[in-house]
Formats: sequence, structure tokens, C-alpha cells
Amino acid sequence: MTPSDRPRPLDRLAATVEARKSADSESSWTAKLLAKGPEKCAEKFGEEAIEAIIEATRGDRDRLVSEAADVLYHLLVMLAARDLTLADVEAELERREGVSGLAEKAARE
Ligand SMILES: N=c1c2ncn([C@@H]3O[C@H](COP(=O)(O)OP(=O)(O)OP(=O)(O)O)[C@@H](O)[C@H]3O)c2ncn1[C@@H]1O[C@H](COP(=O)(O)O)[C@@H](O)[C@H]1O
Repeated sequence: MTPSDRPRPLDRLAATVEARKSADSESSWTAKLLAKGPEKCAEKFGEEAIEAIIEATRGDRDRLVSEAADVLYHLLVMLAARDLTLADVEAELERREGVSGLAEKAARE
């Protein structure tokens, strides 16, 4: 496998999170969080999002990168808790490609 064939980090993380749905809670933080249910996963995502907002407001770039990584991880866990995947979100992003946000908003009004 050449470096360019290797799945990107977000795809690798998504595959790991998916695999943790059937893993032992004793050996995996992700499995432990998933076992607490979708509401707890959503709560953790919210906490991490707020931490990212705080760092974005403060302007500390390194801490924002770290919090953004937490947000992406907890987003994947929250999706997995509802049997959704990164591929589902990417399909929605693809559907939106080429549609201006302004045009989309105007169509809703
Ligand atoms: N990216 C992450 C990641 N980001 C954050 N976390 C964990 O998420 C937790 C959130 O931190 P908190 O301080 O909010 O947790 P806490 O206060 O202990 O929890 P609560 O008491 O609030 O419930 C920490 O324990 C972090 O280690 C992560 N855990 C796992 N991953 C990835 O998931 C992979 C699989 O991990 P396991 O499922 O543990 O094997 C890892 O290899 C990583 O790639």
C-alpha cells in the first residue's frame, strides 16, 4: 500500500469507532461511551464542542486544534450511537456540493 492509498486519519478513526460498537467496554473508552447510550454520547459531543468554541474565541491555535480533534472523535461516536457513519454525512455533503448556502437559504424562505 503506498502512502497515497492509505486511508486518511478521519477515515481510520471512523473505522475504529465503528469496530468499537462490538468491543468490550473494559478495553475501550469508545466502547464504554457507546454502552452509555446515544444521549450520553450526544452530551459528550456538546461538552467538546463548547470547549472548542472557548478555544476559538481565545485564539489559541494549538488548543483549538486539540479541541477540534476531540469534537471530530465525539461526532463520530455520537453518529455511531445512532447507527450512522461518516459515509452518511459525506453523502449529505456531496449532495450539497455546488449549492450556494445563500441559494439554499433563499429556497427555504
Ligand atoms: N480520538 C480519541 C479520543 N479523543 C478523546 N478521547 C477520550 O475521551 C475522553 C473525554 O475526556 P473527558 O475528560 O471528557 O472524559 P472524562 O472526564 O474522563 O469522562 P466523563 O467522566 O466526563 O464521562 C478521554 O478519556 C479521552 O481519552 C478519545 N478516545 C479515543 N480516541 C480515538 O479512538 C481510538 C480508540 O480508542 P479506544 O476505544 O479507547 O480503544 C483511539 O485510538 C483514538 O484514535
